[in-house]
Amino acid sequence: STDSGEAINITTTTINDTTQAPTMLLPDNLLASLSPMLDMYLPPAVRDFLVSCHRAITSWLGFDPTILLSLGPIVWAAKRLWSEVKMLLVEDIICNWFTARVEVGDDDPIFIHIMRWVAVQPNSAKTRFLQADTIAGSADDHDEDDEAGAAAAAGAAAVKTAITTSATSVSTSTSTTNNTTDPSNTTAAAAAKNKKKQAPTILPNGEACLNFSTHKHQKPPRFLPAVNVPYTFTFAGTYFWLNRTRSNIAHQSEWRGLSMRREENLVITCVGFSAGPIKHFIQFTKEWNHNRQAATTVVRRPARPEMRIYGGRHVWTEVADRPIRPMDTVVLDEKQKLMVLQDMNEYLHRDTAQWYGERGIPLRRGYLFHGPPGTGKTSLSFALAGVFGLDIFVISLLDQNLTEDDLGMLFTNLPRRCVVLLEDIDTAGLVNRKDETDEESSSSSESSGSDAGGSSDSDDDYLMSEKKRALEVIFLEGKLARKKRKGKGKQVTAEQEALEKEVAEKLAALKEMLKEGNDEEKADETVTDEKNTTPEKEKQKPAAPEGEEKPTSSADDARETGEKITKQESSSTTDKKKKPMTAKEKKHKKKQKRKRMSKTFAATTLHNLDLVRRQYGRRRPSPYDRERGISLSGLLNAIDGVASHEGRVLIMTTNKPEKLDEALLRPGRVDIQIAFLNATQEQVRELFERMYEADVVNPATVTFTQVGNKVTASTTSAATTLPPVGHSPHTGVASPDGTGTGTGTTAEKDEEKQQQPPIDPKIVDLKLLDDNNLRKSSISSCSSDATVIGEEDNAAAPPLVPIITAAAAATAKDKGKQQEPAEEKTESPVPLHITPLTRQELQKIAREFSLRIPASQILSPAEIQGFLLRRKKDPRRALAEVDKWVEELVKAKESKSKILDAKAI
Ligand SMILES: Nc1ncnc2c1ncn2[C@@H]1O[C@H](COP(=O)(O)OP(=O)(O)OP(=O)(O)O)[C@@H](O)[C@H]1O
Repeated sequence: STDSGEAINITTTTINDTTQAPTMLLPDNLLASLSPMLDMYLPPAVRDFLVSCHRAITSWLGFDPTILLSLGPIVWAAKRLWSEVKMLLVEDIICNWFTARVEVGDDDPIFIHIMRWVAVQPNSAKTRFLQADTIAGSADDHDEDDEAGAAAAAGAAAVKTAITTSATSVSTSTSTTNNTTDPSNTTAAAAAKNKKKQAPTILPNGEACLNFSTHKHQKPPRFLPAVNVPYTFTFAGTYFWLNRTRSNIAHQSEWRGLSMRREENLVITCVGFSAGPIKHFIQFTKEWNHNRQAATTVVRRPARPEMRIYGGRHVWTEVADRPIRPMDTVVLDEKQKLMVLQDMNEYLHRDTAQWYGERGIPLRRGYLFHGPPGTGKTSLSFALAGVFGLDIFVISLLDQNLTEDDLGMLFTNLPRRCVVLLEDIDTAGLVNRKDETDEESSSSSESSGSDAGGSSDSDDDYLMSEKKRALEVIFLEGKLARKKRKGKGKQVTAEQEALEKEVAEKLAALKEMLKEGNDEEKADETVTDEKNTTPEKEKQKPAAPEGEEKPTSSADDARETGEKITKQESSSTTDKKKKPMTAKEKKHKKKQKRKRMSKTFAATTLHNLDLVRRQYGRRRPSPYDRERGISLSGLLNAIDGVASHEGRVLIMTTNKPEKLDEALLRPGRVDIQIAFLNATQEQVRELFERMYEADVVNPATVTFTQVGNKVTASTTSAATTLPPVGHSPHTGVASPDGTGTGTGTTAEKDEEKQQQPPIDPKIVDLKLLDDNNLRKSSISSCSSDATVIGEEDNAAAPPLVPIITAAAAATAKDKGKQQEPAEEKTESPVPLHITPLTRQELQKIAREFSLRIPASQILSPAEIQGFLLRRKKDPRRALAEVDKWVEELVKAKESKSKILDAKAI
């Protein structure tokens, strides 16, 4: 207390010392109030020092600085006032009166379009508040692959020099790159360690395996505007604000109850009285996105069940963005292809909708593609979507999660024009619900004691019918309880009464059904008891004469019923065993079996209905409990019901057309049927040519340059100067000389000639190598710019066919006559390993290959494609190995085996 008294005195002194300043009153109070604290926590020396500092500052400033602390609340209040005024002025008056705004929900593609566009804007990088987003890549993302490929190639280049020979073993070699950075640098050390990890695996032919382990790290994320932070940008001279907002929306669904969904919105604002600039911007982003995706077909599938409940755009989800499949890559009868193309073109025409409308015909078109697996049904569907630039919506009726309600919802949420691909329409368990109900009722009537035998004797169905009835009762009870709760205090409505009556009736019926089952069971038991006692009586009868066949146990019955057969029983069944069972006996036996199975359930249900209620009544039966699977009527309703979408192209595919219901095939549902068959020899030839046509080079444009001990083969993008292979009206006709001039004009031909490189003395003109030589020669790569390294380097490459040499070819040029290449190998120091494929040769090989495929059309195009893909760089090898493969495949098919000899694959 003494200390505090001192403090007060000191403070008073201070005030006295500064009596000139009128503002001293405030500090007086302040310091006076602080002084007990100062006394408590600070030693007197420090306190004195602080007080003298305060005095000095006050006299220097001319006012006490602690006054500012008192000003704080005033400033805060002023700021609040200003923010209110600003909100009123800026947001309510200026924003509402002088700006235009457009909102976009995240369920709209525009949302994605805008986000994608914003992400690539240079000023996005400068913005301080952003959201980082990892970009999901697709297999068709070529630039990514190129990067990875380049990285691997670089790695390969590094290791290639380190490869000694080991032609047969696959070895993993560590990169020889020296790490020259300071080893103490941990980042560099980690990088070095990584490099070690990424060392590519080298194949016997010297090729390095690609390695994508660091791929995802190389790809930078994209940066999007952060949530609730305004993002500004200028577009076409207009200043825009973009505000991204997020909220949680509650959703009540019939079977899932209350759920929350996160929803995002974009609010685009610009200054002005019109939303025109925003509309223009949105249109621009839409086109911008379209241009990026111009060469792709967007594939959509039904969204996850938990998303589908939100309806609208949430029922479909984009699953892929595939490069367009060119129509001429689908090998099919040209007439059929043309027919579908023309029909679809006419259907999708703008005037067609009006034409249909005027006649009151629903605008729908359906196609059925049927045929064995792997014959091109899906491929043609995708190609058609590509030709017409439509998105493709794929539904597989095998999807276990798909209900009829979902199917209806999917069909009503389609865009105006699209292709809907309904796959496997035969295998989707198209159960006719009516039949199912009939079966059920017959089964239940049978179970309730009637003698009328049902067509279905499935024990599961029998149990299900009881379970279903119990569930139905529980469901109705719940409904009734809810109704009562709602109408509490009010009069009982007629609806409630009816419901009550229905519940009582259904419950009684169920109880009756289960009771009857139990009674019958008991009756059966009594009969069995009687039977059991019969032998006792029989015992008293005189024994059977000797020599008569002794009764044996009825093993069959015992096995089937699972019951213990007593000795007595066995003797009573001796006669039964001798003569076959009558139909009535069989039926009785089945009934007994069913009753045994239902016994547990019946007992539980009858005596512990409350237990069942608790077990099944916790949630209402979901549509999945009741409506799993698609019935025929459900499918028909979806594809052409009243609410079904008009304008779509429906393509249905099946492997078993004979299983389809006639109702599904009637015109209006299926307008054109296309049969897909296994590959004919002509189709095989076409498939072969398509597979390798990109590797074809024009001999006139291939040059081989020798630098020291190294020969380089290069072309001037010959593949592009040649017309595509094929004889269809779409693909043009290749000229017989293989130079592709068949479809070109004279001017084009002249231009082509001019593009040919000048002849170098060391250049080998491949025109001089005749077809026979080319066929015999080796081909390890047909790339447009391949490097041929010395013999040593290529020792690892499998020598498939004899090698020709550049020197031999050059000699041939000089002499103007054909050479036998195989013998020339020893004469030349520079082997030529790459022999490009000419169109002429490709056509010859393709023809030869197709003739080796059985004409009986037992192989599908997918099988042929699979075989060729495994030899995609080597058409000559494909030809050499085809016989063995066909032999194995035919053998496997005949024996219905699915396993092929590994060597033949
Ligand atoms: N007629 C064909 N023309 C070109 N390629 C084909 C043809 N048939 C099959 N293919 C090739 O075989 C593969 C499988 O073809 P696709 O999926 O179109 O067959 P599908 O008839 O739809 O088979 P599934 O009935 O099993 O669905 C594809 O990679 C495709 O390129």
